[in-house]
Amino acid sequence: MSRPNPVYCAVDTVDLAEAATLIRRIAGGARPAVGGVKLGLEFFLAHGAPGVRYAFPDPVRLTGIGFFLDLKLHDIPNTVAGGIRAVVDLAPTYITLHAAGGRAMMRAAVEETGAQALKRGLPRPRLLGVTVLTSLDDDDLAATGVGGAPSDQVRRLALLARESGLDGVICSPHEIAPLRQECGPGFVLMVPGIRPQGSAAGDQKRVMTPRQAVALGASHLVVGRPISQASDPRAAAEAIARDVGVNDV
Ligand SMILES: O=C(O)c1cc(=O)[nH]c(=O)n1[C@@H]1O[C@H](COP(=O)(O)O)[C@@H](O)[C@H]1O
Repeated sequence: MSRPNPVYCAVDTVDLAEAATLIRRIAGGARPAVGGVKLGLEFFLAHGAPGVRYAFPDPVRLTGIGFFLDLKLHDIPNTVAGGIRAVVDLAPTYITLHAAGGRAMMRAAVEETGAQALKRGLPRPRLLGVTVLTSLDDDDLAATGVGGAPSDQVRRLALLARESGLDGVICSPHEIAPLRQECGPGFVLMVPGIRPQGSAAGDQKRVMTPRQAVALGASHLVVGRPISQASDPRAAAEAIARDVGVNDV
């Protein structure tokens, strides 16, 4: 039996045509090779909402593909609520904000997301807290003034995010198992730092293979360069999906 495709491909480029082509190749057609697409800072700062509508048009979205708008919001509560208000019309499945922004900021985001979605008759986007970036190791984190292991800080921020009403968090593969146990089965664990066997880690420091991450309890995987930089992105995405038990790609 197949399972829902947990793979979200990170489309990290400022090239509008390149983004549109990649999305069409991996997410278009009767059998998309990914469960969703992630557009983030690079793309959104360059092209904004019109760029999203162009690169990720309705015919692709209507196949049921998820849309992860990764803006990593981090500001005072009123400003973050304003940011949410500005993007709800794009009907993202997921929006990110930094859990380090604190309880009041996260609660303001939750309230605004619910209110705006209701007002516009759209499904409520789910909010995910960024914990400790997967590019940081112990020394990097210590240099920001946070002592202890990254896993302790991830746990602290994940619990704060859950208590503030967020739907889940972004965490490295190494924190999946304890968070799954502590936060329960319904909490979204969106996991970047994923590298299929043999692919380069690049700037990621806490990595794991797709199969290991899913076995530990990741609900979704964020995979960028191993798909986008592959000579055949669709084949690369399909291989990852099959490796984690998705048969119908
Ligand atoms: O929020 C994210 O998606 C994210 C959080 C994090 O801690 N680490 C991380 O790599 N990401 C994103 O995940 C993607 C990883 O891309 P690759 O390293 O190319 O697979 C990038 O778009 C990052 O912005």
